[in-house]
Amino acid sequence: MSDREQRHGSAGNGQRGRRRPAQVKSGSNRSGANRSGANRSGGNKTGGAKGRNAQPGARDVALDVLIAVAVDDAYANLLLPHRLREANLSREDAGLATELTYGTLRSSGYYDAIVELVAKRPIAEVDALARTALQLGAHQLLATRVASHAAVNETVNAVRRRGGVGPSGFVNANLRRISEADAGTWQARVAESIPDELARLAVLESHPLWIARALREALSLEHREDELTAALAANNASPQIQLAALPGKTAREAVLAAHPSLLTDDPASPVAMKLAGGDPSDLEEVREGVVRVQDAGSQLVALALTRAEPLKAGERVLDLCAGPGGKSALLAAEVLAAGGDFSANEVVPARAKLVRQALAVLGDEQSLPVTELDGREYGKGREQFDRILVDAPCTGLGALRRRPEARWRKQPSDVAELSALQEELLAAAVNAVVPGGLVAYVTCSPHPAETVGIVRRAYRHGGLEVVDAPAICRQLAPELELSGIAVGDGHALQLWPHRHGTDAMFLALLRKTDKKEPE
Ligand SMILES: C[S@@+](CC[C@H](N)C(=O)[O-])C[C@H]1O[C@@H](n2cnc3c(N)ncnc32)[C@H](O)[C@@H]1O
Repeated sequence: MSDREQRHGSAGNGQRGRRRPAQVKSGSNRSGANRSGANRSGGNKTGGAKGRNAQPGARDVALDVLIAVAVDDAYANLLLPHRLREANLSREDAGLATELTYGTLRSSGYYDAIVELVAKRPIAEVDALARTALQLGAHQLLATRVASHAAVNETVNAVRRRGGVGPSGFVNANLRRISEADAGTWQARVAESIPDELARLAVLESHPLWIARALREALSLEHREDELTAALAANNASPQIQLAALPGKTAREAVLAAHPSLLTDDPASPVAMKLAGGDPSDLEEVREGVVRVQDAGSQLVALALTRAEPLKAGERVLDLCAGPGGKSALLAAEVLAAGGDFSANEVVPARAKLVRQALAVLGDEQSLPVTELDGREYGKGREQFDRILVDAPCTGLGALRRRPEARWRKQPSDVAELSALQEELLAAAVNAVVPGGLVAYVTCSPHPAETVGIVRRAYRHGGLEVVDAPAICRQLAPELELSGIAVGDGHALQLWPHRHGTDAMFLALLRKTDKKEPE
C-alpha cells in the first residue's frame, strides 16, 4: 500500500494534531546522546536503503534524511529537497515527507523520552537506525492523522528496506507499544517520569535543558517567565514566510495591492508582508530583488538604526557583520534614499559575495563597497561612521523554528566562545563611530550572555548612553506589544516568536557620548 493510500492526512503545516511532546531527563544532554548513540551503530551510516528496489516512498525519504542528520550531521533543509527530487514523489507525498522530516526532527527529544519508556533502556543504547525510525513512527502516531497501522507498518517496511530484519523487529515491537496509548496519555507518562519542572518542560517541548534554561532567563529579564511554555512551543511551529519591500525601490502598499490573495501586511515592521503560501519566487517583485524574503524582526531591528532619527545627506553607515546581506540591503536602501554613504563588511569571503549580490539591485561595488575584514579591525584606523550595525555572529537560539535540528547541535560552550567575539566586535564598532553616532547591537539569540551581558559590559566601559530601542520600535511597529529590558541608563528590546511572530531578535541602540566616563 502506498503512503498516499494509507495516509488519512497529516495534521498539516508542520503542526501537530494534538499536543506535542519532547525529550531529556534530569539535565542529561540528549543531543550528545543522540549523536553518540547514532555513531555507535557504525556500519551503514547514511549509506542509503539496502536492498531498496522499489521507488522510495515518503517514509523512505524522511528516514534517509533523518539518519543523515543524526549520523552525518547533514542539514535537513539542504538534503531534503535533493532527496525529494531523486525520489520523484507526488506533490502530496513530498508534502508528507517534508512534514515527517521536520516534525520528527523538532520533537525528536520528546520521542526519545517515549522510546526510553517503552524500550526500557537508555536511548543512547538504541542504534541509530532503530532510534530514528522510532522517532519517525512516534511522530506519525502521536502528532499526525496518519492511521496507526500505516504509521507502524510503513515505518517498519522502510526500516526493512534500509537495514534488514533485526532493527525492524525492535522498531515494530516498540511502535506497537507506543500505538497502544494516545498522545495525551504519553504526554502524561513522560511528564510523570521527570520530577524537575524545567527538565520536564524541556522534554515535553523537545528542547535541550540548557536552552530551556537560557530562554527562561531571557524571559525573566522582562518578568515574563510564565511565557516559557509558549516560547518553547513557538520553536516547534513552522514560521510563515515574511517579506520586506525595499524602501525607495518599491512600496509595501503597491506590492500588497498587486497580490491581494497571496500577501497580507505584517505589523512587525513598516515594510513587512506575510506570504499566504507557495513559493516567494513566484512573485515578480521577489525575482526583481525589490522584495526580499526576510524575518520581520530582522527588518525591525535594522530599521531602528536608520529611523531612530532622520538620516541626513552624507551620513556614513556601516554594516560590520553583513553576510549574507539581508539587513545590508534594507539599510543600504534607506541610506541611499537619504543621500548617505553605505558600506558593508563580512569576514567570510563567500558570504561577502552574497552581500554583494544582495546589494546589486541598489548599486555597484563602487557606490556600495563591501570589505572582507575581521570586524575587530574597525576602529583602529581613522575611518569613522555615523551609524554602525553590529549584527553579531551568535548561537542563533532565536531562530530555532527555522532549523529543526539546530537545537540538538548547539552546545553551551558555543555561547562562551561567541560572547568573547561579540564583545570585541561591539568594542570595535564603538571605536569606529563618531561621538554622537549610533551603534545597533543585534543578535538572533535571546541568550542573556549574548545580549544584555555584552551590552552591560560595553556600557560599563563608559562613553555610551543606551537609547530607548523599545520606544523607537513602538513607533515603527505600533501594533506590537513591546516591553523593554533595563540596560545601563536605558532599555533594550527582545522580540519573540510567540509574542511578535518574529525570530527572537535582540536589539540595543547605543549612542557614543562626547566624553568617556571613568569605569
Ligand atoms: C548574524 S550574521 C549577520 C547576518 C546579516 N546581518 C544579515 O542580516 O544577513 C553574522 C555574520 O558575521 C560574520 N562574522 C563572524 N565573525 C566576524 C568577524 N570577526 N568580523 C566580521 N564578520 C564576522 C559571520 O560570517 C556572519 O556572516
